[in-house]
Amino acid sequence: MPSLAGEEFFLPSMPGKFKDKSHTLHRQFHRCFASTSTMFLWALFLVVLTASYLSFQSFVDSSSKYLSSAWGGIQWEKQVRASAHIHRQNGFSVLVTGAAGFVGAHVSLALKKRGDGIVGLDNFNNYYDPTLKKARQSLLNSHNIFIVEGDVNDERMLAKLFDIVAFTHVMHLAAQAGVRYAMENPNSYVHSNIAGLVTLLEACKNANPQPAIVWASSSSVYGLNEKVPFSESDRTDQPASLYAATKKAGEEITHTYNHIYGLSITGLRFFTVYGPWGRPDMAYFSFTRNILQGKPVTVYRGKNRVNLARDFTYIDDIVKGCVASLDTAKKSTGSGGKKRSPAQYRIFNLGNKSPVTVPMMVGILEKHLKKRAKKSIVEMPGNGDVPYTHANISSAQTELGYKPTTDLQTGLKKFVRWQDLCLFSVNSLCLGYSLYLLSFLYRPA
Ligand SMILES: O=C(O)[C@H]1O[C@H](OP(=O)(O)OP(=O)(O)OC[C@H]2O[C@@H](n3ccc(=O)[nH]c3=O)[C@H](O)[C@@H]2O)[C@H](O)[C@@H](O)[C@H]1O
Repeated sequence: MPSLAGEEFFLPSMPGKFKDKSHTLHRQFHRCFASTSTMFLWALFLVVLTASYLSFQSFVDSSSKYLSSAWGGIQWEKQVRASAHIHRQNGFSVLVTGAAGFVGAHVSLALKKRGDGIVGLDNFNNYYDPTLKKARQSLLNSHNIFIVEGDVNDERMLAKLFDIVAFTHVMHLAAQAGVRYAMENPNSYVHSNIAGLVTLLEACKNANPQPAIVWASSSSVYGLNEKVPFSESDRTDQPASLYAATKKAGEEITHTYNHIYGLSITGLRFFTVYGPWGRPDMAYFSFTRNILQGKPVTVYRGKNRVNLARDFTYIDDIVKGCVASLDTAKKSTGSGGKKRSPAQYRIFNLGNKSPVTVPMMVGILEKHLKKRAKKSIVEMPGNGDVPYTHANISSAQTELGYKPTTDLQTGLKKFVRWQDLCLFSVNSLCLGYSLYLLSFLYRPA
């Protein structure tokens, strides 16, 4: 029996056919190195081998750097293209900035569902817990929407995106939100709402074709106005917060780009938008959390003990207004940095036409949560708040067919139901995983 390890195992069964070449090879090797010219050839071969190895290494290094950056690379471009793919006749390809944000996520889904191509953009900053933004991202991913991780101030990245996709529209929702936080971090408002806006407009102006732009302004531009309801033609020159001032500046800046470069612009003044997947920094959201945890809620009150009021607007109504704005937006008229003819410039209030006081909002939450709130009523601090907001929406009604249908009772009920699902999964699982799970369980209609 031949041993497996033994040399004989490898010998052919028919002697004579197999020639043991080891001696011959040995001889050839010696003969080869014995000649100087072949030695020179071997040396040359080794030098070439080493050089190719080194250049291959540097290629691998540089391409892995390229691939591991937040944007760029073949795979990234593929994802962008696939996400921008249009699935309906005469559909749009829309760049949605702030796509992992509250309004951005909802608008992206609505557009994708009807067959438009969407590319999201978000910097996932930590103004509030980015876990919620990541959960919204999972929700969008499950609908084949890719969110580019990047900042609107990154002009190279924006140029690259416009290079890859001929966007027909830009839905610009990325912003530093929050009225009171502006006193803590004023520069973040300048960074996102002014510098970021200009960088984005530059990219849109340079793009060929130029996209039509719809962007989020704010009800806060009405500032300390006393005339109600607020109409688009009312004065907007007395902002009460830096947030409001940067949104007002945005309206002036977009007007300039419309005037000089022919960009088609629609600015939407949102009125205190709320609903499922909302922003945890907003009062209705933080009050819900506090009521459930038995903690007090601080209710601000205006001068002469007057209750503050807001024209709370439900997210689904806002989404309809955004989509209608895209649908009615005319094309930009510029190219190569020059305007060919005047372009469309519009501003609309997107509100609910029916302000509700903050104590009434707390009352509705108490009813839906089946729990009393511990209210601490304090004078409104001078931190940028305005006493009330109330939208005149006749322009949006006429030109966009905008018609809000959800009152605060109904809207907060839907929010509380979503919050219940959140809490249920958070209590049973870890926060990140449960929000991720929630993105599959709770999908907006
Ligand atoms: O329409 C907008 O343009 C803005 O809407 C939203 O701002 P606001 O209307 O101020 O919403 P929000 O903070 O929920 O306070 C609601 C009410 O609760 C009162 N409020 C607030 C906090 C608190 O602790 N106590 C309190 O009484 C408070 O005084 C107010 O009366 C967006 O956040 C903002 O990004 C912007 O989009």
